[in-house]
Amino acid sequence: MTLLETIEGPADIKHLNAGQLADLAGEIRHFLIDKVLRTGGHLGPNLGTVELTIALHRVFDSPRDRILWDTGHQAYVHKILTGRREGFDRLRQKGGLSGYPSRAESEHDTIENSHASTVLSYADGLAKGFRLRGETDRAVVAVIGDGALTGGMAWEALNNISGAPDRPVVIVVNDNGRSYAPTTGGLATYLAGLRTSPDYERFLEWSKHQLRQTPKLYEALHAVKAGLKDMLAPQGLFADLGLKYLGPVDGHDIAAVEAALRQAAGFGGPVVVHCLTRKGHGYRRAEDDERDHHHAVGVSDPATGEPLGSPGPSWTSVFGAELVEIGRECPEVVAVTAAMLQPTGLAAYAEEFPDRVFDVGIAEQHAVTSAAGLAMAGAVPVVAVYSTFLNRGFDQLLMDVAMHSCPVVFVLDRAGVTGDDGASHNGMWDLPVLGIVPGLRVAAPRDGASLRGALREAVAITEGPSAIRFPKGPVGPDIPAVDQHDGIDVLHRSPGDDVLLVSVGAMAGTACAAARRLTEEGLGVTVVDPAWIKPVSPSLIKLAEQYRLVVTVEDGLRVGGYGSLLAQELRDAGVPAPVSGFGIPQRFLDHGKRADILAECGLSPEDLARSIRLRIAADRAPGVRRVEEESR
Ligand SMILES: Cc1ncc(C[n+]2csc(CCOP(=O)(O)OP(=O)(O)O)c2C)c(N)n1
Ligand SMILES: CC(=O)[C@@H](O)[C@H](O)COP(=O)(O)O
Ligand SMILES: [Mg+2]
Repeated sequence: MTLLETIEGPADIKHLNAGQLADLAGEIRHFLIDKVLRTGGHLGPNLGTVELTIALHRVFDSPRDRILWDTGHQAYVHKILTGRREGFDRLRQKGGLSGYPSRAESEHDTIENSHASTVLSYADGLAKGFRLRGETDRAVVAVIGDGALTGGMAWEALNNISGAPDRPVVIVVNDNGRSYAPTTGGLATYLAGLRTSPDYERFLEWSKHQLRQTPKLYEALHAVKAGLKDMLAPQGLFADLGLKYLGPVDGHDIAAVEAALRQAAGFGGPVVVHCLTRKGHGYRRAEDDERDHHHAVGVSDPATGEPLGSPGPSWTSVFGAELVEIGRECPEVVAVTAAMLQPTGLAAYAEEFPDRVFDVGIAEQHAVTSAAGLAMAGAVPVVAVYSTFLNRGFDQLLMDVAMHSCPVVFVLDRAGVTGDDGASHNGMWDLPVLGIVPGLRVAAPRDGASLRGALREAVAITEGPSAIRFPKGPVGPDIPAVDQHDGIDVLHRSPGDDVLLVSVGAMAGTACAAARRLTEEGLGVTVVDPAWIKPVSPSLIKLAEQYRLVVTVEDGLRVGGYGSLLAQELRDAGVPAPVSGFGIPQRFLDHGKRADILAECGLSPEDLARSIRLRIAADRAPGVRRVEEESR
């Protein structure tokens, strides 16, 4: 039996000696590489938190003490040490272990939201709550990455935490110098300065080497070192805020991290423990991966680490390639990313136009409003962001971009169900959110060709903002129109006026498959793809007059989605046809594969056809009068 197999909870590691801890760290690292390569997941970030997490669970008493993880993608070791080792064979799979903390899984977990930069706010709130309950012996420990620390929320929280010098919060900065790519901005430079002060670095090495034999003395001098650091590597930023600063500490040295955490735990006020870690540490392929140190890997060969199966061009790659072509033709086009240059497809653009790409850090609010500023200066900004993360910049979209009619183009990748990363990563909120923004035009391309076309149209819009949304994964083959009706692509047509099926974006394949089923049953179905779904085209409204039932299908929230928008427009235009909207139900969706989740939401071709069939039958049943018919 391996040492790891004896660990069922944090209590099992508190008595281990230094040699056993080193063995345990090695076994965990081997376990992560083997398991995560098979399932896919955040291998690099978790290889970077092995020793840090062991130290955290030796110093603090979870779950009474709360250990909180920002974003949560780096909490696999936390899960392993809190009794969930067995679940890793089904990591991020339906019914299996979530890739993020999950309260349903464990009392040791708190934050399930995978949106970055929230942890310090949770910590501030928990510390206040424990204080109010008189539970001042409960530690609140927040682990935040250097990337997440570039998010505005983190500084809102730091302002509050530092405003209460007698309310303890242990802030562990997990500093590996990267988000996906190297962290950007002045803060990153500042942290790098703390990391790389040559005098301090030499002293750190000397003190660690000389004093390791006498840990007690090491711990004592560790405190002295903090003073020495002010001289050698002043870390005024945190200290000036009233935050005690401990570090930088080698985040892969369990004893060093423990010493710093114990000192922090006894401080009695807010304290920063600055840990230096390496993303991908201990796995050569990840260490050598300059792109993102295996931030997130797909299913790979555990023996070689090679990704298995390349599903062909992705929506992201089609966008990225077309933007480069546009950039060559239009020098005004610039791109903005919130620390996700590669994942949003902007790497090629940055390669060719380094001065026309801005990585603002994990700061979507700033990304949006700075894009408004760029537009006001005559640029054509393309803000590339995952759909779910645009939630962060809604007020900026509404008030800074749309209200000023700035021609900003929002390219929303991962729109609709994404699946693997759980409830907070699905891009299912954008259509209801975008639907209420005055003057914002929205496109939902059905394939690569229409994505390229929509992007070209969007960058040419001068009177206001636009958004283009598409899902995660392979783009698949183009879906040709079989006809055009007044500028609207017709994708399927069978004789009769039973159903006008309006397909949104990538649901075109599903809509056509459902239409073929219904046609075989003798129903007259026409499938159309409006491409630009907002504002609703007058041609579509006129076309709807010819049908008994209008159906919409979208990979987005049903409530407030495109179906609601079209129904409203048809009512306003006096079109009597009832509208049946099919989309994602209003609930937080558990993790799983995109196709499976869409099917669970009733959005498979079979289920869509069945639902439409039932609706038609209900409308035709004798004695069943539709409200709309009475009003005819
Ligand atoms: C609001 C928000 N924007 C973007 C992301 C995508 N994202 C996930 S992890 C990550 C990088 C996080 O960097 P850091 O906090 O340093 O953690 P590390 O991966 O280095 O451990 C990003 C940008 C996110 N989760 N939340
Ligand atoms: C936590 C994190 O990194 C997320 O942004 C997520 O992993 C993105 O995953 P995909 O890029 O595979 O959609
Ligand atoms: Mg980082």
